[in-house]
Amino acid sequence: MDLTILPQKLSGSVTVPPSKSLAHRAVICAALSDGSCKIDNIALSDDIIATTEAMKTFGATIEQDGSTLTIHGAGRNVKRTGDAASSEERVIDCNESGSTLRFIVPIATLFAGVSRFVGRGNLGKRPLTIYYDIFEEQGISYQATEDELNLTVDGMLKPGHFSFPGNVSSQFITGLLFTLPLLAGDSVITITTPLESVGYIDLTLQVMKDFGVDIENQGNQKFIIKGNQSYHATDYRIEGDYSQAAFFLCADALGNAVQVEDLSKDSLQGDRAVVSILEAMGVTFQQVDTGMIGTANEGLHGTLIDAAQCPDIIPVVALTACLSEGRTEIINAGRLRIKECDRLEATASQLKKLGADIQELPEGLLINGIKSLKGGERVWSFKDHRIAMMLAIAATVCEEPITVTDAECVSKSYPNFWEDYQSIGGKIQ
Ligand SMILES: O=C(O)C1=C[C@@H](OP(=O)(O)O)[C@@H](O)[C@H](O)C1
Ligand SMILES: C=C(OP(=O)(O)O)C(=O)O
Repeated sequence: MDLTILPQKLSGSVTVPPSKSLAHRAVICAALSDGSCKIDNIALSDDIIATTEAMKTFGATIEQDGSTLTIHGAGRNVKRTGDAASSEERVIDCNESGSTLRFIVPIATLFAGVSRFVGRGNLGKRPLTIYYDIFEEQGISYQATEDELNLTVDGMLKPGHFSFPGNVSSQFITGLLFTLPLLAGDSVITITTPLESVGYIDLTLQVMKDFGVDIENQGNQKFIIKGNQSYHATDYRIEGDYSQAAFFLCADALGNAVQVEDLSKDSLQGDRAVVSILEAMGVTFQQVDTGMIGTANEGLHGTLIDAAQCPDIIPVVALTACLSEGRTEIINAGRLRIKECDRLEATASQLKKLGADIQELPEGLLINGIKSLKGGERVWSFKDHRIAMMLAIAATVCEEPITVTDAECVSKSYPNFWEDYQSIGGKIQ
């Protein structure tokens, strides 16, 4: 789908969708419990559908009533020890969701049978070697193909000592944290280099605790995990998503007038960093009930931005920097190259097309602010939801209309994005 977007300012209020990261976690914990849980404020984006469908293959049942899911967990089917051998094969379609894949690969070893993971887009190219190394060490058999995801895993994870670097993806740690407490013995995870995306580990531990599973976190370097624990059925409401709020908070900073609703002040979401980044660029925020609105009276100015803990908000923060006076350097952003696309290349190449002064670095971006973007071009989302949404916000600060190609990819995380965009005055031809 190609969308031509006119250079029109946005004005109004947007309630952001529920946090995708928290939704994955709550669905997984509920589906691993032994009872019934109501998960409220769910949005069935492509990624969350991948996770709900995956958890059904283990025996969880899930009923939907509007934005509430009732999940009857499959905890009774979990094998804590011994042999889970069975010739039965389940197919888990992760679509393009890295979270679904990395969270559920270890979980699958808790259930009898062989698990085959398939997916699309860039998913087959995103790293999994941390798991392959563990499988080899533990004698778990697996088969993987290159490029296109087609991974079979046959065997049970055993408790023990796991050790790997903290800068490939925090999603491996989350996957193991979900799984290890259910095994019959205790485990330890040691992270051998500084942990990036710490906020996502905080979210994992928070949701697990809400479902009655405790882990000791020793300074994000060591995780001490008692075995023989169980997920307790509980009801859970998913809070609003800061990574999606980032698009509208940045839009607001760029001269649109958008109030963003359903943002928890005490959220552990790492992408809440968008607020402090924009403050450092000259925005003052005002809290209005559950919402937030910003003003940048003195104009925006460039700054140094560390992407290590908040990779997902970088494309739209980079756009904001393109229109902020002076120089911005985005550092520690190497991991953006192994997301749905190479987000450093996509951000730099498409914003450059629109007239920005932006340069790609091996692990970051270098930006010199200019007054406005020319636009008048066809730009490509790279089939990546966060690039498509960033370009939609860019259209509001362009002089000429732009056409965004492959714009439907927003459904990965925010199926109603284009409706919400138009509801606050975005003009799509
Ligand atoms: O755990 C999560 O929910 C996520 C972790 C992050 O990945 P990395 O840890 O690979 O950076 C983030 O980019 C992704 O969108 C969601
Ligand atoms: C990278 C993302 O998700 P995932 O890793 O789950 O595919 C994202 O939502 O930007």
